[in-house]
Amino acid sequence: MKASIHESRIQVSCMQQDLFSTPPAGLIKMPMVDAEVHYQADFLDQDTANQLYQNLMVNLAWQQESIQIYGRKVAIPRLQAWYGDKQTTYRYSGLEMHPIPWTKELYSLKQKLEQACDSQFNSVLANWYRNGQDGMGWHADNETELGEQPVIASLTLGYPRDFDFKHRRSAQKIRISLQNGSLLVMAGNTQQHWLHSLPKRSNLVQGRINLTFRKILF
Ligand SMILES: O=C(O)CCC(=O)C(=O)O
Ligand SMILES: [Fe+2]
Repeated sequence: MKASIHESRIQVSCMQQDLFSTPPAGLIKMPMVDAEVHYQADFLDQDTANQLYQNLMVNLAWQQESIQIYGRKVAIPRLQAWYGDKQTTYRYSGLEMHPIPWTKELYSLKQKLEQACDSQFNSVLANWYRNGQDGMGWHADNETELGEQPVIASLTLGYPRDFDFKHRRSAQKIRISLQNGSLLVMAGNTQQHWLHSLPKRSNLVQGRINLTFRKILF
């Protein structure tokens, strides 16, 4: 009996602290096991989000990357651009992305998000899903250069899209419809226990831009 009380104490003291000791007003913690995910539908007002969407669509250096799948080069179904501090090279699926220096808009968003998330970011991956044919398959943002418990702040601009989580062990699924101007924050052990994806939507003609602010460790 004593031993088990002792054990549970140890467990509690080893449990990971939440990102926020007092969660900022507006951010709602999702009821997910083994994860720390917060969401705010109206982080940016609609006008600001619409203007940013138009601005970034025209002004970011969008590229369609290809990745190797079973030795074949396949174009990924979305456009991407990687911005950030000088040394923040990012590698995934055989791709190596070198950052473009911050634009004024992206830098001021980074500062706003650092304040909202009580975290530091040194880079942002921008994804442009031109329509429902574009999407992103199941993955976790668990590259070693992000560290064990990365804080990832993800902004949505443009037409809402479903965003799915799947628990690695139980296969439990959770869907969030990410709204124009919304903020999704993934922290703690989320990447260790859950995968996420942006499913394609066959008849959707509207576009969405997603900005995922990250901290690359060296
Ligand atoms: O578009 C999204 O919301 C997801 C993007 C994402 O998962 C990623 O860039 O790693
Ligand atoms: Fe991701």
